[in-house]
Amino acid sequence: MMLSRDAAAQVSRVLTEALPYIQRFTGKTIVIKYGGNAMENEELKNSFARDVVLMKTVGINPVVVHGGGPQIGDLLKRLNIESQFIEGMRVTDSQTMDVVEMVLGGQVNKDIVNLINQHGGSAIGLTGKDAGLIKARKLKVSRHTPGMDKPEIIDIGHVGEVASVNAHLINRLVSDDYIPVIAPIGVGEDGASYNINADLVAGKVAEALGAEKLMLLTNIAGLMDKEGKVLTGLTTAQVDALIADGTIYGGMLPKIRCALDAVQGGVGSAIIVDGRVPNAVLLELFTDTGVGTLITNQQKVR
Ligand SMILES: Nc1ncnc2c1ncn2[C@@H]1O[C@H](COP(=O)(O)OP(=O)(O)O)[C@@H](O)[C@H]1O
Ligand SMILES: CC(=O)N[C@@H](CCC(=O)OP(=O)(O)O)C(=O)O
Repeated sequence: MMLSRDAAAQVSRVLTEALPYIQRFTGKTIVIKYGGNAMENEELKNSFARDVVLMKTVGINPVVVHGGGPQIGDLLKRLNIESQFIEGMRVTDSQTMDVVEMVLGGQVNKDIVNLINQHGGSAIGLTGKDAGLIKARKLKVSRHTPGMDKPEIIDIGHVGEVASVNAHLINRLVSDDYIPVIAPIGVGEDGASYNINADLVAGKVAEALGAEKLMLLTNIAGLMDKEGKVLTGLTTAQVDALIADGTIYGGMLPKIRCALDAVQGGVGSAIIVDGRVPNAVLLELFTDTGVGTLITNQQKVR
């Protein structure tokens, strides 16, 4: 079926208006950390998938890294396995690791792949184990306890950090017009599985690809101060102060740290995006105001 004359004229008007913005990102890679509400609510899921497919169709290259903390939590609960977080990271024993791998690599990854493909894209799902995509090493977490002069090193089990990313594999898939969808599971030298915070994986993938943007979709308006005002254009020193005084805590810690690392590692900009807003990805790409907290190496304020 073809478009009506009116519809075609409307498409032409919109595309003409959008063209300079589209051209700004044509051929560029945008890494999107997909998680939170945008992954659970049907309307937001569909608007996310449409945005990603539209980006790819106009020549922008999305690479998706997904979370799935709540989905892991649900299954652990059904299995009566206790779960605890330290510094925003899930303490992961062997039993928990099995669940993490099943939920992220099986259920969540394939749901997203299917969602994008149902909207006309060609998504391909991978975990860090596929072709050694994400090599990992054990993460050492240090915690400052009041009254102790030295930070203590805490063992939180099979939790990893990214040692390397096989950018060649992702670039091959992207140039063949696939949309890579990556689950945040890493593989150690010895073949062991590691549970890695999805924000950290997204940051390292963005760095390895020299991405133009890193978008971290979440369930909150952005990075906020103690009064709930959304902050943007922060310097590294300001962020450090906000961590020290407890304004940034929990799940926001890995998010902010990886955003800072990414821009220092050459990514154009990192944005904490309000994933509760429909079409958040396109709004962030094509509007001046965006939908969250922008972090750049030049500390530009928008
Ligand atoms: N300064 C802050 N501004 C906004 N959110 C913060 C801040 N400090 C901590 N948080 C918490 O971090 C959460 C986001 O992290 P998380 O729940 O892990 O997100 P996601 O699941 O999207 O990765 C927010 O919902 C909020 O509870
Ligand atoms: C080590 C660690 O905490 N890993 C995370 C991996 C998933 C994730 O990061 O999901 P969200 O982005 O939805 O939080 C976890 O086990 O929950």
